[in-house]
Amino acid sequence: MRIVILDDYQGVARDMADWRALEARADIEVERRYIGDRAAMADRLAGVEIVVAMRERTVFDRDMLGCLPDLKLLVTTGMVNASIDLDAAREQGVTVCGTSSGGPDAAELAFALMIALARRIPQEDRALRKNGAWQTGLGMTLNGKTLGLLGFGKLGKRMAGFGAAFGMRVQALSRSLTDADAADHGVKRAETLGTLLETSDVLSIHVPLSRATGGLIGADGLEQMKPGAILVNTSRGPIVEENALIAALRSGRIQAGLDVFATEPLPADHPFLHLPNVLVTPHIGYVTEDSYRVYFGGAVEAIAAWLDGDPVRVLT
Ligand SMILES: NC(=O)C1=CN([C@@H]2O[C@H](COP(=O)(O)OP(=O)(O)OC[C@H]3O[C@@H](n4cnc5c(N)ncnc54)[C@H](OP(=O)(O)O)[C@@H]3O)[C@@H](O)[C@H]2O)C=CC1
Ligand SMILES: O=C(O)C(=O)CO
Repeated sequence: MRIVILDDYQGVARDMADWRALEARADIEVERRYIGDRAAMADRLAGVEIVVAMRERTVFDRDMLGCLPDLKLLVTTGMVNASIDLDAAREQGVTVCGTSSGGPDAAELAFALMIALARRIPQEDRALRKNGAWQTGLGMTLNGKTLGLLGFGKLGKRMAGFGAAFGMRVQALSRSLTDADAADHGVKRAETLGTLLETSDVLSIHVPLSRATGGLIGADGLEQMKPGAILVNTSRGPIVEENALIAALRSGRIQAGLDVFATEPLPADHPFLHLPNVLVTPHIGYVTEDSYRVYFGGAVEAIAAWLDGDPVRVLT
């Protein structure tokens, strides 16, 4: 039996959980490289029975699954993975199961991106290191400013708490959010996306990518944002039209903190990497020691249970 753990870029999976019980029953291989090429991925997984896949990094669609006739168990971290064709897996007899979620870490990152841009931390750090420049611009005080949340689920609510602690006025837009729910959470319900964009000093995106949210913020929406406003996207790149965002950033009207992109990993020559008013992180919203312990601990438990014929948490 062969187990391959994909996407362990930091090489930490083996330290994060107790794999000893599985070592006696299977060869455990760790893949630290990002394998973007589908043919290379199919080659890498040829003859492998169990794969641990980190979130949505690798696309296991019908074609890819068809290239992996030996695959029996696919364990993904968390309980949602839009990159796996669950019907195709079921038809092929592949069990797809998940682990507990790592927690609301992505809200901490979103808030960090906001603070860093508001207080010009990356700009001042770069200028100081480059030529010793001492104070190159003016930051924005967050106390008293308006934080707009697009999406008010687990992460949106967590952000609302952080915003309130910083003395920000918080408003949110979510399809099922009522005025009463909003008031219960100490936030104001925004009536429309337009209002949210026009009246927020910081807009943080916390909706999932779906048919309804792909391209939800385009050139017109970006134009509606306040001059100097900060856009934070830790959700999914395609929710904001990338070309429109690049144009808005080039114009200098807004700033952006981005953890997610239309293409990941971000290509080396991408315009975001050359714009001074953009702070980028490599999709690290959930990349913490604490989350990884939950993920890899859960993966070991799932594999052991499956090998023993016990129930596993199947993705539906
Ligand atoms: N960067 C990273 O590493 C991570 C990123 N994420 C991203 O963050 C996203 C949010 O996570 P989380 O808060 O846990 O998700 P939740 O499912 O808890 O919340 C999503 C919210 O979005 C709202 N929503 C969905 N569709 C729309 C729409 N069309 N218009 C307005 N609101 C909408 C939902 O409410 P309603 O149905 O009422 O509209 C809900 O309030 C995830 O989908 C994922 O993309 C998550 C974890 C880590
Ligand atoms: O959990 C998520 O949705 C993530 O973005 C982590 O990949």
